[in-house]
Amino acid sequence: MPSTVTEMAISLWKNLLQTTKERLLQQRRMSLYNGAHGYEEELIKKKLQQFAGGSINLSKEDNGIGILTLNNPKLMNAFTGTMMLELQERVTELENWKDGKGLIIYGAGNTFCSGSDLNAVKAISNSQDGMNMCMFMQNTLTRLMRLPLISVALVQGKAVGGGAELTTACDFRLMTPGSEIRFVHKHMGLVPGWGGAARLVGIVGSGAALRLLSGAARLDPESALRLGLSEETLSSSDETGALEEARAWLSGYTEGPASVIRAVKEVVTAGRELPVEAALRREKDVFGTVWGGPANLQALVRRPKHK
Ligand SMILES: CCCC(=O)SCCNC(=O)CCNC(=O)[C@H](O)C(C)(C)COP(=O)(O)OP(=O)(O)OC[C@H]1O[C@@H](n2cnc3c(N)ncnc32)[C@H](O)[C@@H]1OP(=O)(O)O
Repeated sequence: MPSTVTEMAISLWKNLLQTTKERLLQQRRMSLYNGAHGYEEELIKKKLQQFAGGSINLSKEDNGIGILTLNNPKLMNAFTGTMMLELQERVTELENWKDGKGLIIYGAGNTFCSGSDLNAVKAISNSQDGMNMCMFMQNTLTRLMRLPLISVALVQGKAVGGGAELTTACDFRLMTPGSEIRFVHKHMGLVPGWGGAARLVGIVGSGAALRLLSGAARLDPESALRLGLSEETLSSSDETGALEEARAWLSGYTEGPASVIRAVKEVVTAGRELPVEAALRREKDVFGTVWGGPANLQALVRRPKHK
């Protein structure tokens, strides 16, 4: 029956096109910049491709927690060009992971991340490349922040420059003893460009953000805790122990059905990012996805008491 086979192939092809179109539309919606802002994505991707090294690895665990590893330990996990490209790919993968509930980001070799690879930075130190790299990273980190996953930056060793900025794209930060977060940009003649300043103000307030950026202050776990930048100081310093503690901490918030946990993150994102009326409308829409849903109906049958 060739015509049936042909029809099936056409229908599959149409579905694939539709899915790809929807995914691209979703990515555009979640991103900040496009061509209208002078952003030249293909150009910067070609440039970044030239600065290779390291990798960004993702493993998705059965408990709904993803583990994203920054892996370039010989440069203190500095972001090479290809790592920036891989980060974008991993974020796309996470956007498509419908069973996901949480995410832990950490660095290989007991240190978090030392920002941009300074070799790449030197080579793209002209204005056009700088602006495009800035918009590329802001797009990626904004999509990361908007994932319907509760995210944690597990800071071991040092989170410096762009590494410090990356921690602010997570919902929470956990620090290990002896670790530090430091916005060193001023000493590089820069300000944050990956969205770190705007997010830092949202986390610690404008006064503290101004002090941290203008003083390029070294934040140890105790100071970060006091400022509300870190949630908790873990007891382990080694990778395995710290990851285990971070998993346990996060699972306190990701316990339960994915549909509900993801909905929680979505209403909070709306509350943080949207004007109040738009946030309320978004909350209403998200509420509609859980009201009368399986978790809600099961709870009604169980009639739990919340004592
Ligand atoms: C919009 C975002 C822009 C930015 O990210 S601006 C900020 C860029 N980052 C930096 O300036 C950090 C520079 N690095 C440092 O200050 C120190 O290396 C750091 C991170 C405090 C670690 O210090 P230590 O623990 O003493 O380790 P170390 O200095 O011996 O480093 C080990 C090897 O890693 C290298 N490295 C560290 N950070 C790097 C980077 N960002 N780009 C390129 N290479 C980097 C470092 O040069 C050293 O290599 P080598 O052993 O000298 O060959």
